[in-house]
Amino acid sequence: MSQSPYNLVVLISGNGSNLQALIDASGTPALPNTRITHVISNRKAAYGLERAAKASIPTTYHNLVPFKRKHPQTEAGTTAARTEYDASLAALILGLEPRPDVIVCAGWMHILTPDFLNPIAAAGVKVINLHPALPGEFAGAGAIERAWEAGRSEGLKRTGVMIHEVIAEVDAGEAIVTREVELREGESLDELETRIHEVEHGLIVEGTRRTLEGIKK
Ligand SMILES: Nc1nc2c(c(=O)[nH]1)N[C@@H](CN(C=O)c1ccc(C(=O)N[C@@H](CCC(=O)O)C(=O)O)cc1)CN2
Ligand SMILES: NCC(=O)N[C@@H]1O[C@H](COP(=O)([O-])[O-])[C@@H](O)[C@H]1O
Repeated sequence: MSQSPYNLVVLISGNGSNLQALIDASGTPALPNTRITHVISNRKAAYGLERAAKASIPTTYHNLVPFKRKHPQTEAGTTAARTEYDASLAALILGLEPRPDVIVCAGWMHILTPDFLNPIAAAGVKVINLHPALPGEFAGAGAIERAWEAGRSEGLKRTGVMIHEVIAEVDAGEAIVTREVELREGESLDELETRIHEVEHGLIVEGTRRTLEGIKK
């Protein structure tokens, strides 16, 4: 009897080239017995939503604005809005049928709070993230440019890419797989970004496969 498929939910915010790598790999030996059951973006204009639609994958635009409108534009109000947004995102995902085995952050440019992470963990769903840096380096947004700058100004010889477990502390979760990328003297930022994106597209598939291999269906 064939094993039931692994189900992925992918979170995006932009172009979706890493989502496309997962779409292309799903069901192949690179990512066997796996399907993407839903794609969620926090940005309406994310081209990744079109990529998902072309692949007949259901999509949701999870908009922060309605949550912000319910609260004053103060620090406390912003925190309350993000708390409700994250709890709503968790409820959305846990209400999906089939429920995902793994949530993959593929260029998801929103820091996930415990209001998302806790209910997802309680439901036994893993969350992993693609980050264009090595463990302990350049956490947060803009990692590629910061590594490029460090290559120019500090003589940094290499950066890299990792797939890691998502915890409350940003980009600090246990690494699942890493790949070093050399920094080349005189290379432009665009050229480095192109080389890093090529590494990302392979690593996000490998990191997702390794994560699924650890899950008993
Ligand atoms: N709790 C966690 N949330 C997220 C993680 C994580 O490891 N733990 N990884 C990120 C992805 N990411 C880097 O890999 C990242 C994305 C965005 C930001 C950030 O500063 N976002 C700002 C808003 C930026 C914007 O909207 O343009 C913010 O959320 O305030 C940092 C790191 C996914 N989330
Ligand atoms: N901190 C996370 C982060 O910076 N992720 C970056 O978002 C891009 C998404 O590209 P995509 O939308 O084409 O997949 C990725 O290239 C990755 O470097």
